[in-house]
Amino acid sequence: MASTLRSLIERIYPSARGTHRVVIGGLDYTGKTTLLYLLKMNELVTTIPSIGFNVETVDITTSPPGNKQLRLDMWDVGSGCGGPSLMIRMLRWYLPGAKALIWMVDSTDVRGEEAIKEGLQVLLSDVDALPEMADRHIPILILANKSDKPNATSLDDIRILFSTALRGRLFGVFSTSLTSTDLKATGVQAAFDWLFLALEIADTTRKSGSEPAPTVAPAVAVAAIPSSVHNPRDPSFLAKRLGEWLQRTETDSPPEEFMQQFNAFDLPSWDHYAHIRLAFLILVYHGRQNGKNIVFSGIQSYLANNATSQTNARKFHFTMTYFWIQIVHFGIQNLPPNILPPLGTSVYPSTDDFFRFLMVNPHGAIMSATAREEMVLPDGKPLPSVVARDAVQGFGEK
Ligand SMILES: Nc1nc2c(ncn2[C@@H]2O[C@H](COP(=O)(O)OP(=O)(O)OP(=O)(O)O)[C@@H](O)[C@H]2O)c(=O)[nH]1
Ligand SMILES: [Mg+2]
Repeated sequence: MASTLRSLIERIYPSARGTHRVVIGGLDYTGKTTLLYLLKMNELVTTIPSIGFNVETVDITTSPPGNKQLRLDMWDVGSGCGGPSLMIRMLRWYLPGAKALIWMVDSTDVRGEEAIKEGLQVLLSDVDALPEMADRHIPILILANKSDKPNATSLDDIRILFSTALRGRLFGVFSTSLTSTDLKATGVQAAFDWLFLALEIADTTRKSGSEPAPTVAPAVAVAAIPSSVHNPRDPSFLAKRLGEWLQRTETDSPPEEFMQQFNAFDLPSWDHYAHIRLAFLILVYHGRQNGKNIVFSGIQSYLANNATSQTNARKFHFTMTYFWIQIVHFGIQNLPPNILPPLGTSVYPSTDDFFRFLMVNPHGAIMSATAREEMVLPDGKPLPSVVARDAVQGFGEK
């Protein structure tokens, strides 16, 4: 039944080339139709509860300097006041074939969201299983709407509400207030800047990838610790790791040689330490904007050409690589000025100070509560939040 309806919908409303089909779901009265017509007509329309669906093609321009055009076929799915289970059933018809899901939340009334989370999870794993989704997740943009209201739940609490259910998925949570036609002021612009990036990432991301397996050099003591006692979130584990990395910087090859080994696909090891050092050297040497592209292409070449199976035939994982770049970039940004190497000056820096800073500054910027929150984003919160904060600004320069 669902698939017949779906193909009928697709026949009647085919998406034009270059247009992404996006579904807007969410509980009743959350602002789905208001959002659709704000984007379509740049007006705040008076709505009535939607029965069935509204569909419009909307053009959105991303923020400068990117100014990219995004054309979306947006499906506002109404459940006719039918409640959470009907909304999930409706989405089952519309979501397959969609490039993204926008989930609207009424920030002043999040009780219903608890009830729907499980249904959403099941729905999304069904969507994941579709052949056209074989190697990617659908991006999910959560809009914490009506943030203008005094009793609105905080954005962080809404993020926490969804983070477990959507763990491992490409999702972003943004606060919106559809009370003016200025998209920037409503928060809609930032959210769609993220969506643009997420659609790009979804095109290149593989579901099955994971971070590179540590192939730790024998001299490193961590290899002797049984894996069952590793808890990467445990501060003592992290401190121990950093200590070992710092020791390695003392005996490791100078940066130029390290980079030559990388370019010859023959590093002494291919582990977390090597990744951090690599990202650090490249981001400092080339600056972040060019550096990130060089890290991407360099790692892909390394994986393709490393002859000693050091990489365990791992596939390139765009999102995870982006994550590493962001973490290292965050570390560089927080280096005290007296040890911050000159950026983008085509000089490879020493990594010692970077690791030493991570090591000896446990209560400073990188290990502060804020930083730690940022550092655990990929587990506790989804990666796109990290991407959005920093990368969206510059994506026009890609
Ligand atoms: N204060 C405030 N009101 C909003 C906001 N967004 C939407 N509304 C109002 O919320 C009400 C419901 O908005 P709709 O767009 O009809 O919501 P919907 O999700 O389409 O509702 P259904 O079609 O019934 O599922 C309307 O009165 C809107 O004017 C917002 O950000 N702030
Ligand atoms: Mg509606």
